[in-house]
Amino acid sequence: MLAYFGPQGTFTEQAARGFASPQEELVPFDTVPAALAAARSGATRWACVPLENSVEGAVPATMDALAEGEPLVAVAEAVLPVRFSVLTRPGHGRVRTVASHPHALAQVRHWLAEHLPSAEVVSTASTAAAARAVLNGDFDAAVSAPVAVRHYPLEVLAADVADVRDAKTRFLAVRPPGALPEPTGHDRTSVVCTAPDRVGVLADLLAELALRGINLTRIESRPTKGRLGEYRFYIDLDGHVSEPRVGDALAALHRHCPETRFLGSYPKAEPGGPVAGNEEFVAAAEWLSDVRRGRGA
Ligand SMILES: O=C(O)C(=O)C[C@]1(C(=O)O)C=C[C@@H](O)C=C1
Repeated sequence: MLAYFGPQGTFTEQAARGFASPQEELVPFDTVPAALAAARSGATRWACVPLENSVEGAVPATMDALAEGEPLVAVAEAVLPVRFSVLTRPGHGRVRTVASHPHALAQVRHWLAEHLPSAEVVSTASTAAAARAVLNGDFDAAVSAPVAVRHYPLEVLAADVADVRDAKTRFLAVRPPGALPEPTGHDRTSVVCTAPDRVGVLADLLAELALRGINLTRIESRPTKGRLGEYRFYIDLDGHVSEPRVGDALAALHRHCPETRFLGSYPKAEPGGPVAGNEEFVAAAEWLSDVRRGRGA
């Protein structure tokens, strides 16, 4: 069973279908923490959640829930193009209220200003929750994933709606720690480091990656919520933890930030970017091992 951020008809459900085998059951949860809790408790084998959008940035609920509680490790990622349908009840009158997930609303701000300028804009827990609420008569229109009309008998007022044409959202499939996915040569590794309050700690973390030739693909900070001024750094980098250079770098990050959590090494959904050669790191590790065993110099 695969838990996902639902209800039925979210973009996350689409991503989940890509992860699951055809016979696997998909189980919707109304919030990201609830979907992750199902995977943590073993109620489902894994969970699919949204992580970041190319227009609106990180999904804070996912970032916080991955950094706290029992550890979960990503085993796969998916990147989906994001364009919306605006859905209404058949035979609707004037659209006075329009609802959706805050990330979706942020991606159609200009469209709404142009086409529904007097409608009140309301946030809901997800794009599909908005569609469900429109069906129940709570709001007049929902900004939803195009697949939502398969689940809710609504009318498409406008299709292919997006202020930014090539917007994309990245999703993760996570499960409790276990055997890691095999390296593919096009992998990403994610960690979250809680930074101790000292001069230069962030520079130290970045230097550990740079001096090993590791490509940083994302860094974001979120407050720990414990104390004002205390942050976690979420770091995505190219490579797999089984590679000597990446393993070395993660150990170094852990030395700087003892509160470092491994969030997974998994194949990249869109391979690209510089490919690091590992040969010299493998050769150096073998040489060192020989020296230590008295078999080389
Ligand atoms: O509400 C949904 O349909 C989701 O899957 C969540 C989500 C998000 O959190 O960014 C996913 C993709 C879109 O960017 C809008 C909403």
